[in-house]
Amino acid sequence: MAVQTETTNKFSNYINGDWVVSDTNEVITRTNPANTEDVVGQVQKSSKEDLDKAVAAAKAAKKGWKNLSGAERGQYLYKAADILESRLEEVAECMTREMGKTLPEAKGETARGVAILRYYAGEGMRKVGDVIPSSDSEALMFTTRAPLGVVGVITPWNFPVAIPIWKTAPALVYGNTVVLKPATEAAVTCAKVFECFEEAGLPNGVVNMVTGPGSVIGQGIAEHPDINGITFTGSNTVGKNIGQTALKRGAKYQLEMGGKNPVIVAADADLDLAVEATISGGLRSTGQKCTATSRVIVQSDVYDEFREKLVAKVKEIQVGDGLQDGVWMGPSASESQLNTVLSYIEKGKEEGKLLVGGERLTGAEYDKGYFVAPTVFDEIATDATIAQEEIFGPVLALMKVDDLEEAIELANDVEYGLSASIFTTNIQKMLSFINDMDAGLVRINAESAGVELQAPFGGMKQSSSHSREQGEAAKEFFTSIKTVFVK
Ligand SMILES: NC(=O)C1=CN([C@@H]2O[C@H](COP(=O)(O)OP(=O)(O)OC[C@H]3O[C@@H](n4cnc5c(N)ncnc54)[C@H](O)[C@@H]3O)[C@@H](O)[C@H]2O)C=CC1
Ligand SMILES: O=C(O)CCC(=O)C(=O)O
Repeated sequence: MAVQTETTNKFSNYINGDWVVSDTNEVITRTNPANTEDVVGQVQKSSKEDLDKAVAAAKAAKKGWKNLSGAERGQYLYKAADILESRLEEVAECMTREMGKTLPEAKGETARGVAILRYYAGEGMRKVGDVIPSSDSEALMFTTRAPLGVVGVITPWNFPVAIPIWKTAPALVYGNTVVLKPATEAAVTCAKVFECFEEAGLPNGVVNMVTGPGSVIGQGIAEHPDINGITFTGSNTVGKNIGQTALKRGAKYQLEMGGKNPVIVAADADLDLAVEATISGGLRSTGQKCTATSRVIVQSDVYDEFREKLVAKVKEIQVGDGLQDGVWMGPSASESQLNTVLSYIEKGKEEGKLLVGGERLTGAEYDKGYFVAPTVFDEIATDATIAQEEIFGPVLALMKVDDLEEAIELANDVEYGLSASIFTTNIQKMLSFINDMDAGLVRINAESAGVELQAPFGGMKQSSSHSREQGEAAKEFFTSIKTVFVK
């Protein structure tokens, strides 16, 4: 295993089975968003030439990897899962230090990474096609699946282990080779995941990781003629640009982007449950999930009571360094993310009434980090900026409605359609919500976040490229169907 990480905390690119420094000889220093004096590590500030080497390695490894059986490919994923599991504490702690989510959340996410690896390892032994009756009685017709070839994976910083794995594991098990570019804000943690792939003994070139600026390495992946498919999670602006670039050169692409997810609280809801789920869905991970709740649409009959309960609970939230016991919410992941959140909070103060929070936290515990108070706004109209744009921070906007019809209308009144939840005990309301809500993930009496690895995940409207990832749905992106006719 690479000793580089333990001794120097300097992480190289992983190319063709080797840890190699960039031709640029430049590194990016990663610091802890809870305490910027804590250096987490350094990663390579790579160039297009580094990317070219990784793509060449992935291309050369393509044939040998594809020719293994699915079960053989799956064995490597089982090994990687066992190795990651044995390093769970260390990887989780690194994640907390690198992007701020609390240690229990980081451990949960790392365990989820292990489970995803095992799920896709098993996928290597499942069916890949169907027999379809031919109109010719002497012929056999069936479908099988072919890998795309080299897949470019571009990942964000909010799930540093789970997202790289939920894209890489299916890519590999269905026979593709991979070049991954992690978000710089999560690159040290991602390098540790790649150490697990290395130790699992994947053949050289099958998985590669190149760190560096999105405008160079990410854009380079989108443009590269030898990359056959691109899977991306991140912002809408970058995602759409990747989609257009890929389309121009005929590459397959898959984009998972923003959300502006509502929770509806009906008059008959269990209010304590709804409060708990609104807080968990909206504020865990400091609101930095594409599935985070950000609009809270409450029926007028229970509006005051719900608001009172919500504000009381939000005031109890303990914010701090996610490594410390008892801390429930960590910092924003980066200075730029903090500034974005603070600017939306200022906007919210113009657009509605601030109920709680609304500021950057200061004081000995907070001054070296990017801490913002969990924030709730009241009296927010549906056309307000903070009701329309993705904030990616711990900010909730309350909106009052008279009935369910109006609630669903408001819930749908955004350009996104990723996830949505409702709290109600009335079956008819549940069914209306399921039918009428334009979202890829609809959840009843459960928070808007929380994706299960074995189920399809993706959004409607502007939230995705209308594809789905995870579960069996991943097969649709990472393979092409081949129809075979034999006579
Ligand atoms: N859907 C989600 O889960 C995520 C949504 N976001 C949203 O995006 C906002 C900004 O966050 P960022 O980190 O700046 O997201 P981003 O979209 O810039 O970054 C996501 C990934 O794309 C890469 N990238 C950046 N520029 C690129 C380019 N020109 N070509 C190809 N790849 C490129 C980044 O290096 C990173 O690996 C957040 O405030 C949030 O609203 C961010 C991260 C995840
Ligand atoms: O809610 C989750 O567990 C997943 C969220 C997600 O995919 C994201 O924020 O990018």
